[in-house]
Amino acid sequence: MAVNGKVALVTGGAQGIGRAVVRTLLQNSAKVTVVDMNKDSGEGSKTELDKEFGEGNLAFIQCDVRDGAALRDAFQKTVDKFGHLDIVINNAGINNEKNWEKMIEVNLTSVIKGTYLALEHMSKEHGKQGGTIINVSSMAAFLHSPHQPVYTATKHGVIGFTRVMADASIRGDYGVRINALCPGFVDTPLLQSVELEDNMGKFVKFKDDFKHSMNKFGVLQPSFIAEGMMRLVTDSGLNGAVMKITCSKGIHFHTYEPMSV
Ligand SMILES: NC(=O)C1=CN([C@@H]2O[C@H](COP(=O)(O)OP(=O)(O)OC[C@H]3O[C@@H](n4cnc5c(N)ncnc54)[C@H](O)[C@@H]3O)[C@@H](O)[C@H]2O)C=CC1
Ligand SMILES: CCCCCC(=O)/C=C/[C@H]1C=CC(=O)[C@@H]1CCCCCCC(=O)O
Repeated sequence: MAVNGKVALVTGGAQGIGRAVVRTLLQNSAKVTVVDMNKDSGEGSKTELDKEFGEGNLAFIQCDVRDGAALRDAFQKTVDKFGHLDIVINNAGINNEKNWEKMIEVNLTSVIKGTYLALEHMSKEHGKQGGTIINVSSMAAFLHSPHQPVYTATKHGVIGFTRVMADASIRGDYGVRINALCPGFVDTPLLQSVELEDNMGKFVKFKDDFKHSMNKFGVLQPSFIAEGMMRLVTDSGLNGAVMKITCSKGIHFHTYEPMSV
């Protein structure tokens, strides 16, 4: 898929990995809606990016992705403003082992909601033109740590859901490619949360283990993750792929044993 002229919606796009991929999409002449609960970051980011890429290419909609009606409205507003929808990146996520019910709602339930809303606006089963969806998981789904039980569960869930939906898209001829992206440690505010009791609860006592892992595995930059995202957007041969991005191996893919029939 060529990106120029396409319309993208990115959840959690006001900072961190999401902001990096929003910038890369704009660099490639896409129109973008940023859906984020943080009004200050979202408006600040829009001001900066409008200066760099011109007005009219970026919309910011303040929305908590856990609010299904508000998320549905954000999708509709995007189509109303830009005419159609081609790319959806379900990126919003948190690290909160203390309020783990909230974390499941953001990291998994909202990814499911965002995927289903994306299909409503892109799938040929709804008479639309097709498109691509990227759901953000994590290397925590492969190299888990004892301090993130529910974060790890949500990220495993994203992979499982994404791979099944990719198969459903083929069987149902949706015309939509659906892939998962699993970064290792990335230098964003979320990564700082591993040192906070408010986020880690009783697991905060293991925070030195995290620092050891970061030193051992390295910390990536959001711009490199955006590079991986763009490959998932543009490579029309990728559906049901699980992209992994690490310091040691760069951008690569997880391979699964073929299912025995
Ligand atoms: N930073 C890292 O080391 C890694 C991050 N990831 C994943 O990448 C994704 C992005 O994470 P980062 O950019 O690091 O985080 P971040 O904290 O820098 O940015 C997350 C963005 O999502 C927004 N957000 C959070 N909850 C929301 C909600 N309920 N509704 C709407 N917006 C919401 C925040 O306001 C923020 O702008 C997450 O899914 C995270 O789990 C995966 C692997 C590693
Ligand atoms: C929310 C705080 C952490 C979020 C970032 C994340 O998802 C981290 C995952 C790591 C947790 C424990 C780990 O060891 C996970 C993998 C870290 C990268 C693994 C790279 C392996 C390699 O380079 O081969």
